[in-house]
Amino acid sequence: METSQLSIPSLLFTFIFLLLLFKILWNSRKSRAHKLPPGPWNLPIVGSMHHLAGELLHRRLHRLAMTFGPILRFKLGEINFISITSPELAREILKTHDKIFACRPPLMSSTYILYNNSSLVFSPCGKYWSELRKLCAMNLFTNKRIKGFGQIRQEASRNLVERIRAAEGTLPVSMSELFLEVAYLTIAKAAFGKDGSSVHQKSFFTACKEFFKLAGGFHLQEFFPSLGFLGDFTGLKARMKGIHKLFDAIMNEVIEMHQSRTVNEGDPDEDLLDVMLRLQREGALDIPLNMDSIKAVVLDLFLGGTETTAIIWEWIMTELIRHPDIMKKAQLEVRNAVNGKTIVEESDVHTLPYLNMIIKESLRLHPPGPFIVPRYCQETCEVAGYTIPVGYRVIINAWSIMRNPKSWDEPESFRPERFEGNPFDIGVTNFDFLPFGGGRRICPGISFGITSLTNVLANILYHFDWKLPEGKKPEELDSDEILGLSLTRKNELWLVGTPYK
Ligand code: HEM
Repeated sequence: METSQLSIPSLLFTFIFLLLLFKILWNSRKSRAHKLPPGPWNLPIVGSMHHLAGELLHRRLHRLAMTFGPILRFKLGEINFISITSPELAREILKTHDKIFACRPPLMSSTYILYNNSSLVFSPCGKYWSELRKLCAMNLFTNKRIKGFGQIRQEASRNLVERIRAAEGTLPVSMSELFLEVAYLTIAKAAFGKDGSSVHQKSFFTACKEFFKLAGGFHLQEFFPSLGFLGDFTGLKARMKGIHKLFDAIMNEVIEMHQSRTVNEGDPDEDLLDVMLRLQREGALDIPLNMDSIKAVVLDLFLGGTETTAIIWEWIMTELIRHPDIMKKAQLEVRNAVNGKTIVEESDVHTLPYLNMIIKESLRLHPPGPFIVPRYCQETCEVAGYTIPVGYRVIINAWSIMRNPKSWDEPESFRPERFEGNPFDIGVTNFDFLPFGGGRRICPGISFGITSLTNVLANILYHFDWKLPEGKKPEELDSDEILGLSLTRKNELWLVGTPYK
């Protein structure tokens, strides 16, 4: 009778518990030797999880910083984290010690979906990563190429305008859904070309959405890497491998299509996949660019450029609805620039300073990546008089930094005019304004993203007057957030667009 009470699962549980307890005691013995940053107290096994529950992580860490200061330490399961919430310390991490903190921590999604950490976003820094950065800077995101994608942006905007027009100025449309589709199609056409982007378009788009969900979700197994079997038990690993398989099969088809046609360097229909396949043939990089690397970089484009852009459009429209005077001013600027034409051309939207300020202010208040992308400490080092041991993950809370009252007047207000005179230039490393991160891992897609953002916004502001669905007042529009891979609106944004003129 007694032996039946000690079942195999309870023995296994006791064994795991003791194993983790031993590891915790061992690690805490070691950590006493360093002056570690302050932080909330930890429970065995779960670490600081109880301090972080009940509020979105960027907000909770922002508040904890008021107690512990701008550098604080916390623990989730087996993983140690450092949170940074001041521009001065962001400079230390992203500039002074840039090399030490330029690595990304290994994540399950990156291992199982992104070709065993072969993507640019998640590859550890080193020769492989720096060659991929070169590939971006010199081949994929040159000014000439981004300008060359003007046709794709125009088509995407035109399509969007038609979809909104179809609602005849009366029916509400889900801007959240439309924006995600536009962002996806822009990347798909730039990456795969017109024909390639239509191969299994729906499945690829669905897989991307599933990927955003999986990569951004809070998965307990990520915090207990020594218990790798958890991923098998919960089915998470299988889901990730399933998406990888789907992506891989579709990309194989698209690659085959590309290999069976001849496109020369500089041809107007040369897409980003063509460029990479050409560089592979020419052996132009200092690393062998194998097919897995190419596919992983293609996924980088979707991962880095789809959800981020769509979210910012959503937040911009949210803020403009809540601030009708700012909306009017932006529409006046666009309508003057377009000057009665039936379509908005890229050349019309180059100089829209007020719209540019609106984009910056929205990126400040609603950065799609509130923590930029986590970094990994490669070598024990000193920051602000504290030791950051090797292996700690560093998250820079850009959301909190861009609300720092020392840098920003009335930080919670939406005031595009604060950017008048351009004191915070996008892309220039400025540690008060970090929507695109900083240092050597700063976002390589800034120009691509900003040109898409501007084109679509100019079009929808030009062609429509905007309001909330019947009976809802601007001040009733919520700004509730949800934190996944990016910081999105919790509720879909439904708007009514009445055609202008
Ligand atoms: C509004 C749009 C965008 C925002 C707010 C944004 C933001 C960011 C941030 C915060 C990072 C992390 C930087 C760091 O660790 O310091 C990043 C990295 C990256 N972004 Fe973007 N991004 C945007 C658009 C794009 C686009 C359009 C692409 C490509 C088509 C792209 C591709 C990437 C890639 C490949 C990385 C990884 C760079 C590396 O690890 O070396 N992003 N982005």
